[in-house]
Amino acid sequence: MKILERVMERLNHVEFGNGLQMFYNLGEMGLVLIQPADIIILEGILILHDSQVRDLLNMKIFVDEDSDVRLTRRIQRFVVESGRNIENVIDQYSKFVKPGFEDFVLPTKKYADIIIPDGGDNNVAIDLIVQSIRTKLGQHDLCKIHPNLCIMFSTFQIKGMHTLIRDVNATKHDFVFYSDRLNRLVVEHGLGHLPFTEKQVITPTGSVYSGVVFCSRLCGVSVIRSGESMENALRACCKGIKIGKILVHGHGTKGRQLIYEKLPSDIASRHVLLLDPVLATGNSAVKVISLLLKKGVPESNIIFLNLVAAPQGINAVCERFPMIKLVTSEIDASLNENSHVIPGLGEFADRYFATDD
Ligand SMILES: O=P(O)(O)OC[C@H]1O[C@H](OP(=O)(O)OP(=O)(O)O)[C@H](O)[C@@H]1O
Repeated sequence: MKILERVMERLNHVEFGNGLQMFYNLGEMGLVLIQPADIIILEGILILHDSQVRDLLNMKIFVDEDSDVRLTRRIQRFVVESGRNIENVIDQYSKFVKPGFEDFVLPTKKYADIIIPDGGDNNVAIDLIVQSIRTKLGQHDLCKIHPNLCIMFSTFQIKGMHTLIRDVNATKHDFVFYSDRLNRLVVEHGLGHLPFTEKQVITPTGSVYSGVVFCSRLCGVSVIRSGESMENALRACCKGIKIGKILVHGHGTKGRQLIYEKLPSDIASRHVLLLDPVLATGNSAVKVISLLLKKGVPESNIIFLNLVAAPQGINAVCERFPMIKLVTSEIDASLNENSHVIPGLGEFADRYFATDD
């Protein structure tokens, strides 16, 4: 199990695009070369036993099989194919294999995301798993490891708007206009992650329409200053929404410090749409989300809305807060030596509020 943990840890810290090759001494199997791969399948009867290994798995599957089938398979393997004595095989099964299964393997079933009855013959379950893996493979690399990260589907309109706001020669008017358009799309997308309840209404034709009702206990929180640029988009989508504000500031050894906060007094009972168009190192976001949690907001009630995110910030936020939802419009390549997003769009607030002259 220790070897497995070490393999998993190293695989988990592979830098994107670099891949990883390593040799491990796995007992009788000798040295095994593990090549970089999008999907790594770990298989074994005790694979879900250790919590540290479980935490590293993106999908946990328990393949269930009837106890009669398990016994029949042993008889087939050891008696029919290997010519061992049947009494001996049944004795070993009832004294060691069955109790071992019940004591150590069966209790790990509760950790599985998916339980497949009927083992390898269950084609419906296998198709669903294959479909889910195909979907993951089509996603951005970061989405494969952070289920709480959501990237807006890109269109040429969205790409065009990003091109305009990222252009150093964009006019102030264009920067504000296209940032507003993108903000509105991100807000609409983020609202789609809120819970809803079903509702039927009667249409003017006298027919029944089966629909949903929006979640109403909402509020926004903008991170001063850039986040304030997203407030209009939020107000345009959510009539009369309360919007709190948080200011964090500072760099260096002390990191980001909380300077100011004004939040709705009942924020703990609301879903929070956190507004900040730029996610760089993630230091500000971590500080702000920690404050919201301290105020009693459940992590799963926070949706972080963002225009441009660096992988470093995404990793910092998604790993620390696996229950929040991070919705972004584009993921950029990296950070430069000044911790600015690259290619990025410069100082967002200065460009949006025209304070960069
Ligand atoms: O992920 P981080 O490394 O913490 O950086 C991201 C923060 O930086 C930007 O704000 P900035 O501090 O420039 O303030 P401003 O909005 O007033 O310009 C941005 O709006 C985030 O709040």
